[in-house]
Amino acid sequence: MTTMAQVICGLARRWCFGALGSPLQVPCLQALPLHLGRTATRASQRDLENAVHQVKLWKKDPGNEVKLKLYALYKQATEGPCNLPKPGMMDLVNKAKWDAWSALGSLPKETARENYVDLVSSLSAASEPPSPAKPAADGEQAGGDLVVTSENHITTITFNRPAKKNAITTQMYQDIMLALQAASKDDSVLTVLTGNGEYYCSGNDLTNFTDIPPEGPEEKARTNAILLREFVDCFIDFPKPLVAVVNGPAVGISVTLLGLFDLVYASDRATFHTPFGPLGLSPEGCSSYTFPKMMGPSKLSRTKVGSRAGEGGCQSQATVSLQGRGLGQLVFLKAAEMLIFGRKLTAQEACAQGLVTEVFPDSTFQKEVWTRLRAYTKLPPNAVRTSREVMRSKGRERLHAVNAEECGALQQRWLSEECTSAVVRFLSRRGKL
Ligand SMILES: CCCCCCCCCC/C=C/CC(=O)SCCNC(=O)CCNC(=O)[C@H](O)C(C)(C)COP(=O)(O)OP(=O)(O)OC[C@H]1O[C@@H](n2cnc3c(N)ncnc32)[C@H](O)[C@@H]1OP(=O)(O)O
Repeated sequence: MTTMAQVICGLARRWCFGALGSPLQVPCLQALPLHLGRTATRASQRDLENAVHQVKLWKKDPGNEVKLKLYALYKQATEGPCNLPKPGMMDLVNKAKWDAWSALGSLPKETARENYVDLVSSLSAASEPPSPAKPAADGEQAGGDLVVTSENHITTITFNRPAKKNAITTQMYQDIMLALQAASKDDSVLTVLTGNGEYYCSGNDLTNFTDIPPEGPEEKARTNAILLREFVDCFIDFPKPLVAVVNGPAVGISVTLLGLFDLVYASDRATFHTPFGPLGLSPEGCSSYTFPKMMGPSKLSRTKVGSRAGEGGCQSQATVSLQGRGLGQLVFLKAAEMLIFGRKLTAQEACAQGLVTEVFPDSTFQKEVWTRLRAYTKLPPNAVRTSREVMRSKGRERLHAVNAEECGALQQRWLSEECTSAVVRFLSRRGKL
């Protein structure tokens, strides 16, 4: 059993527990005190079935190590030693299962059955009795992971997974697209994206990468690239002003998309981080085009930022002239530092770089921003829409082309060892796996 296997099972936490006890379940690990040397004749097939049933009644997730162990013992008890071909390196979950089962070697079926029954029995004794009335404690908030409201001509889409720093699940991507579709047709003047809690959004939920379908990782990468392209297209084509109310730190795709927004108001607590390098990824959300465009080529200036959050603004001072670098092409140092090297910007820095419209002190952020937005909804809606359209229409085709190119590059990145290892690293932190 490898560390990788442990890690991977952790990635697939929910899936693992849901499948416990069945032949499709999650695998095993070594560290548990199993009686591998004992002659096993005492547990019958019926005992095994009872134990499987018992596992299904557990309310508390026993952890990946146990789940892996149970899976492997069950397979060994019912099918004997593993003789399936080893799954590919990218097929994270199935590889973990295979590793766990294979690790049992030629352990006799009867011994595996005995060990399974013993293990379930010892864990059941230690666990609480099942209580059907008890709600699942998974840290999710009431109201759904995405909350959409419409009031005073403002449609607000709120990331609502504060326990997970508002990371975006696959379902949330779909729901955001639906919400944008609805908002494009409702009577709202402005559409706002914001986050509930401490974070604006921590970007793509990294567990989105872990459930590999039977068709394999290539197929998953292909369909994800199509879906991501559609998702970003919804922002490119959205017909009304888009506003980001960035209440706290923003990461990944929640940052890159800002280049497609019309107003970005940030709390002075917000930060802007695109850790694509460390994650083995490349930019999305058209940021490879919008960021250099908004931050400008370095031969014009490099900026140093003063702090004026208290005055409700930001300033930029050109301090280092990079003219005369003689490189024969424009060099976008600021955008590169963010998108390639993953430099995190403060709200003030992001404002100086043109990514943020205005920074507000956190203490008055909500009040000031919503007052401002309500005032904007009083403007003649058709004029607002027309102005926006004439500003946007010229670049739209280009944005679609950029989006397609970025998704193509990402399709390859998702399959890379660099990306896989980075995701595994993240999900194995703090002994979670
Ligand atoms: C239409 C369908 C389309 C499908 C397309 C799918 C593919 C689309 C890909 C689009 C590409 C996007 C690129 C990106 O967004 S890259 C950025 C990805 N995000 C990150 O790398 C951030 C990861 N998180 C962190 O670094 C840290 O969690 C944090 C945000 C700095 C916060 O650190 P802190 O120490 O304060 O808090 P914790 O780490 O303890 O976090 C609390 C819990 O939240 C979980 N969490 C946080 N962020 C994520 C995340 N992005 N994905 C999954 N889970 C996340 C964290 O694990 C903790 O959970 P726990 O309480 O269960 O331990």
